[in-house]
Amino acid sequence: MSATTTTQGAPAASDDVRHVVEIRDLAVSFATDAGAVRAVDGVDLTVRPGEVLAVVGESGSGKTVTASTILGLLPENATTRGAVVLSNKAGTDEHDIVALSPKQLRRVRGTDVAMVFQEPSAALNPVFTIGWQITEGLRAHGAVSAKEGRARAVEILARVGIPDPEERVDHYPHQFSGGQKQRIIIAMALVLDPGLIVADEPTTALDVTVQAEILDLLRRVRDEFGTAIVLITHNMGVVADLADTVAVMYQGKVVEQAASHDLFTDPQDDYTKRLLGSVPRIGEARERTAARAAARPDGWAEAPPSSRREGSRSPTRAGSAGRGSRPSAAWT
Ligand SMILES: Nc1ncnc2c1ncn2[C@@H]1O[C@H](COP(=O)(O)OP(=O)(O)OP(=O)(O)O)[C@@H](O)[C@H]1O
Repeated sequence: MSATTTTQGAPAASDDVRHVVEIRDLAVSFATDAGAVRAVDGVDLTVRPGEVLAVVGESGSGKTVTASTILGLLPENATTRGAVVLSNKAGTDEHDIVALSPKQLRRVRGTDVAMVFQEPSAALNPVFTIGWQITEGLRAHGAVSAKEGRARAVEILARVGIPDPEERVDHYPHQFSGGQKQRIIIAMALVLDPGLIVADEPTTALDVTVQAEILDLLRRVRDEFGTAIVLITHNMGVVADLADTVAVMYQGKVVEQAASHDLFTDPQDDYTKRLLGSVPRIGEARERTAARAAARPDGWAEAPPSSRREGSRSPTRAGSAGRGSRPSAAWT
């Protein structure tokens, strides 16, 4: 596997470009009973203000561990090397997360960087109103009166698309749908106006239609709040939809970081090519089926594997073939 490839158009690490986060030669290993597990191995990554960086790669490649490092959320059995330099939104202050004490980390979390988790129900406390939970960050980071906190919670709920926020602010998590809960989690992340949000598979637990709404909301967060987003995902459709740049991880390393368009049209690294090659495309499925049908005298083609039922041998008519297969990550 080659070293990190930075395709033309991708942000290159340089002193004259401001970054909300700059990860330099990050290595993370875990002490386990079976020995040391090297999860991240010499990662360099940069995110500019207002940029959406998608981190992709197979399971276990180190995406979540890298993201957790940005928030200083690694467990006690972790050993870290390298630097994770996080700037505040104004660009007037920066910290190396790896070198901060737990107390300093608590101060940076929320104000400079916040997290959106995969499972919104697990991230909300069922016994507190959502207004209370949204203003928790405000209370932890400075003196705001109850009245100011409530007003801020109502405002932020309206901005993330919760209807009747004046009334809903006093409701409990179980009174909201899954998609609304994820909006509330995003409101919690935004309440202190951080420069960076780390979102780990933020739409995976949601219905497909709701996923699209949450992606729209994240796009608005970037555009209206100017917040940069590190988005961890397995879904290349989400990447194509939202990401400005993409980092591809493989066995604890970033093998390629490129502008999203460049990565899809001209991937440089072999693993990236294999990853993109595994994504089904509607057009390609139709072309393959049509080619198979053309090769047969009776004009029938076998259904593509994704639409073939276990044990079914019935052929699919050329032209309608592929309609039954719904590639979840069709990005063309
Ligand atoms: N607390 C831990 N102790 C030991 N090993 C760990 C710990 N956390 C993560 N790992 C290991 O680190 C490696 C990277 O894990 P990580 O969760 O970052 O992968 P990932 O790319 O996010 O995978 P997925 O897409 O499945 O979430 C894996 O081998 C994992 O088993």
